[in-house]
Amino acid sequence: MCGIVGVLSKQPVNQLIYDALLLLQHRGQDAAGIVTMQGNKCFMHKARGMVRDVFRTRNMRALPGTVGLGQVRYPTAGNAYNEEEAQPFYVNAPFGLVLVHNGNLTNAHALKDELFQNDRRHINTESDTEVLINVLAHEIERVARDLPLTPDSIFEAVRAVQKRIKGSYAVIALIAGHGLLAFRDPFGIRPLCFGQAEDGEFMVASESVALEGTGHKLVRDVAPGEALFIDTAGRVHTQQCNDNPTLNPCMFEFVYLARPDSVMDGISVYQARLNMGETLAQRLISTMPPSDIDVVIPIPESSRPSAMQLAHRIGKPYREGFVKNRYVGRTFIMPGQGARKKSVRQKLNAIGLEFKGRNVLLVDDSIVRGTTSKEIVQMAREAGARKVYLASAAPPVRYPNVYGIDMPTSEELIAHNRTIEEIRAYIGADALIYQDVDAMKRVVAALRPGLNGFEASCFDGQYVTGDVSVEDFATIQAQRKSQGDEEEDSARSRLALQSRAEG
Ligand SMILES: O=P(O)(O)OC[C@H]1O[C@H](OP(=O)(O)OP(=O)(O)O)[C@H](O)[C@@H]1O
Ligand SMILES: NC(=O)CC[C@H](N)C(=O)O
Ligand SMILES: [Mg+2]
Repeated sequence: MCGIVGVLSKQPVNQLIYDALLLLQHRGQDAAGIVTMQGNKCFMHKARGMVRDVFRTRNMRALPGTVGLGQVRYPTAGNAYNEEEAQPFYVNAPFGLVLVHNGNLTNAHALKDELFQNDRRHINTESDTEVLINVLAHEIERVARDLPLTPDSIFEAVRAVQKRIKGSYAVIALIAGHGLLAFRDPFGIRPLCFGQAEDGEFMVASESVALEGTGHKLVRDVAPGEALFIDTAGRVHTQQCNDNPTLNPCMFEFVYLARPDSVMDGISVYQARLNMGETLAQRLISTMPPSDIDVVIPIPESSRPSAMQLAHRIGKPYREGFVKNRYVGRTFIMPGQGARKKSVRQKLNAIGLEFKGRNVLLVDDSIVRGTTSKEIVQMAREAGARKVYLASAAPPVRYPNVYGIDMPTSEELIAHNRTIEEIRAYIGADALIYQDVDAMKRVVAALRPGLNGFEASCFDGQYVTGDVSVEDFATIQAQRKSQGDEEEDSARSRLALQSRAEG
């Protein structure tokens, strides 16, 4: 998951895109970038780091224009430390294209060869987004050769792109001199919505919170397989570019990735989390007597709504036992296991009096690598808890994800090839209760009649696109593993420098 935004306005858009990126920061912490267009000229600034660090006043001043794009990156291909892979990406032909992408192409490696052999295009990074922009450029070139570029020809190009690329993608692009293009994969795995301000200013973004927080009213989600083109005069053109679109949004967005105040595909993320808490409570009641629990404590941040609802349902007090350092980012999306581990203790601190002599039920939204749970259970014990129980609002994460969440290998997942009892022992909890997969799907689907299902592969091992071959898995895993090792090395040397500076 990354956060993407695109704006077409009559006013300068640099500050607006910056503000929207701040609202999407939770979706990517490793790099940020903005591109604006004035006339046919592009202005771009992108670098590693969080939005606040990447854009200084001088960078903002150098982004003129009334149309633009932005992205915050959480890499799922390539490397967090490679600045060239930060987005947006730019190609100069045809017309001049810039593009931002949330998602992951499962056939990027094959396309890279195909682009070189057949389309005579060179890809210079390990980023699947660079592949994507080149496929789009090639298809626009093909449909518009010797002809003026019309909305219909753009949609024809998107149709062709959708036939070539596999995996998940929410995309926003600018075509110099023509307008803003957005499209979403035919399964609607990654989110994308759009809205307008009162003066007609148009915004497309990953989450509705980016629209609301910048004074735009959500119009609707981009439908799976649909493309949207807003020309420079502000006229909106839309077309379905896929023959078999179905809506299967990523379940992990509702579990963890998205902000709770967003509404995605008609589902309130907050309500989804409350519902997960409700069904987790039912599961808990059937597993252990709630009378053994003195207090329910969330593991901040994302588990709060589920923990609150669970506590309400079992009739136990809900207390804040951990304080979160708001200046440490989300640990799960940090590159490198060393950095993630160190950050849990930097990020969360226990309040002793909520734990002393009590049987506590800690609730997290999910347990992925087990980094957080293992540390937190130990911290609860150190704070004097008598018994430490742990409940996860999501089911065990047992399978790799290839659609935009960076967990490409099963080995890194704590629940892979382990029984619940083995996981409990590893984490060191006195009891461990997991959400049930079907119950979770049922209570979230209940919020959106007509939904085809969810992309929930990390929980159920079913890959909705149905076309990820054994070779694709192997290639993605090998590539991520080698990049992961590089990231681990860089993270380790950063930590070493940091400790040397501290001590
Ligand atoms: O089992 P793990 O590999 O540790 O991953 C799961 C944890 O990571 C996430 O928290 P994170 O700190 O990223 O963000 P949050 O503040 O939104 O909860 C998630 O909410 C879990 O707490
Ligand atoms: N998480 C994402 O959406 C990542 C986008 C793209 N695959 C990248 O690595 O930059
Ligand atoms: Mg968390």
